[in-house]
Amino acid sequence: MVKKLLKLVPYLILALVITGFNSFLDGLTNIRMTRLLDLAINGQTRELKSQIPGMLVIAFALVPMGILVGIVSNFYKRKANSTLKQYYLTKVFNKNIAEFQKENNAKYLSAMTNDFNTLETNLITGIYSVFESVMTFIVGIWMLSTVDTRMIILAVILILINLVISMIASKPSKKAHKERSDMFDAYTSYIKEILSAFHIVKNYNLQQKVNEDYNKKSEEIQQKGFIIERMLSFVMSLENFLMNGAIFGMYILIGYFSVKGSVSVGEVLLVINGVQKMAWPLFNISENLPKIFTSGDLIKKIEKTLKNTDTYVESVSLPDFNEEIEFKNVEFGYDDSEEPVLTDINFKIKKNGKYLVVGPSGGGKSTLLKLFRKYFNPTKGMILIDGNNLKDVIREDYYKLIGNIEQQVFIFEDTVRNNLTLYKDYSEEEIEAAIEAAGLTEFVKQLPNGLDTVIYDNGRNISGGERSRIVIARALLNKAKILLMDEAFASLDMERAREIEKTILNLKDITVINVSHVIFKDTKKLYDKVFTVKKTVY
Ligand SMILES: Nc1ncnc2c1ncn2[C@@H]1O[C@H](COP(=O)(O)OP(=O)(O)OP(=O)(O)O)[C@@H](O)[C@H]1O
Repeated sequence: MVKKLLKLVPYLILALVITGFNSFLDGLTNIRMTRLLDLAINGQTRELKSQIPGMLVIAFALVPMGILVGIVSNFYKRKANSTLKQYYLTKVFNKNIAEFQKENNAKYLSAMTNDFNTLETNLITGIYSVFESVMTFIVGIWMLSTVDTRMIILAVILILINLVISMIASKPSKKAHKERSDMFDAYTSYIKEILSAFHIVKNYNLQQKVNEDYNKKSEEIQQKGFIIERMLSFVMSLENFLMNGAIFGMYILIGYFSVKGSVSVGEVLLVINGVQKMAWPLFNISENLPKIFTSGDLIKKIEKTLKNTDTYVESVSLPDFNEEIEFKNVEFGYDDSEEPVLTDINFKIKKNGKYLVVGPSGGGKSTLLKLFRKYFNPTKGMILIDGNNLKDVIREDYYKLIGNIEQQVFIFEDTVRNNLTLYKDYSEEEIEAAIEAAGLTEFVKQLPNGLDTVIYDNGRNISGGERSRIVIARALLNKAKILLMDEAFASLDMERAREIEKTILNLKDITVINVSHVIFKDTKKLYDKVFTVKKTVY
């Protein structure tokens, strides 16, 4: 992430160069204006008249410059935000399926919303704001130095006070920010849970309980936010006090010079203006520096969620499936289960064979499919595909060969066509054939715009059976070599399930492994073998 941030430096520099030039023009206008004032007080009218056009040119130039500053600074912020978000999403999809499934994905949601919002305000905008303030501060010093160079010493003292306080403030607020981010993870996860259990909450009248839990969690976060704000306001007040003292000192000094007659009225005004120009950036810097310092920890936390703990290097490429898959003395247990879920598994499946997998609930059928899908590797033994250890086979190669029809159906908010093709190119004939095989012909016919009808919100406007058939057609169209089905017919009526099963079993160039509770006598005999899974496979 830090590398990505470094790539944004040119955009930041561009924004700062323009911002800096704008600050310079602003300072110049101030200096010139006070000179004009002195000329007016001293009655030097001719000189005054000759200076006014130049002054107006600079003052007018400030208008387009101000607009330009807005454009380039926003361009930098937009670029930075989108670069970081894109990087994050790419990294999330580089995670192993097994590891992703093990985790609560609310933490990714929380990172993409809460943590990125914090980074946007604290780091991306914070860095720009600090540099912008530094430049305005320098312009302030410049304005003061045109009056008396001794003023610079006071300015340096102001900077030092500011930096020290920022450093001290960043430590406790770092810890509080990290705690608040962790709380946001839990909070997002909770919200996701209660929203997905919406109908259960309504049916069982659990609103009261949900309200109480929600209030508790939300109060905890508010409290942490309050602690952070309290900490910062304490630091700000202290800083305010010290800074006001230093500014007051500067005013006394310039007042003294004025009484002595060594500075003019215009110069007194210039110093007051300059001091004000210096004061705002200093407050801004001290507000933003601790936030920038705390962002490092947040980045580390975000990066940690993106790391795959399994760093096993897959080295075997597998362009095709030619012969067989063999389970050899395979044993598998989930991380947190003491006993293996599957043990002593030895069987083979042949290319283009059709296999039905049955067994009692909890016997391990879905787990067996997860091993086929390479979501997990066996704890012991090995799975060989055409003689290669599946563990060594490059995941992307293998995934090109398999098609999945799972219980959980995902439909994109897009047209039926795109949901079938998944944005790949197929001929109309191929699409028609898949639609026919999946029993979708009638469904597509009655759609208002045929294949170009949009399906909304994970298939809200179509039935469960239609969603399943779309996924079946998707897998057929993808021309997978090995089709892995997990209760694919559960949401279909018997007649349609039987029809689609027959169609799939009659396909010649595909190996089918079908885990199903729905077993029809007539289709059962179309399988080459029926495996029963009950801790082992027989
Ligand atoms: N992610 C997991 N972590 C830990 N244990 C799991 C996990 N998934 C499944 N199990 C356990 O593994 C065993 C086998 O589960 P699996 O889902 O493979 O069975 P199944 O035969 O597909 O069951 P069903 O027919 O009810 O879907 C069960 O005891 C289950 O509790």
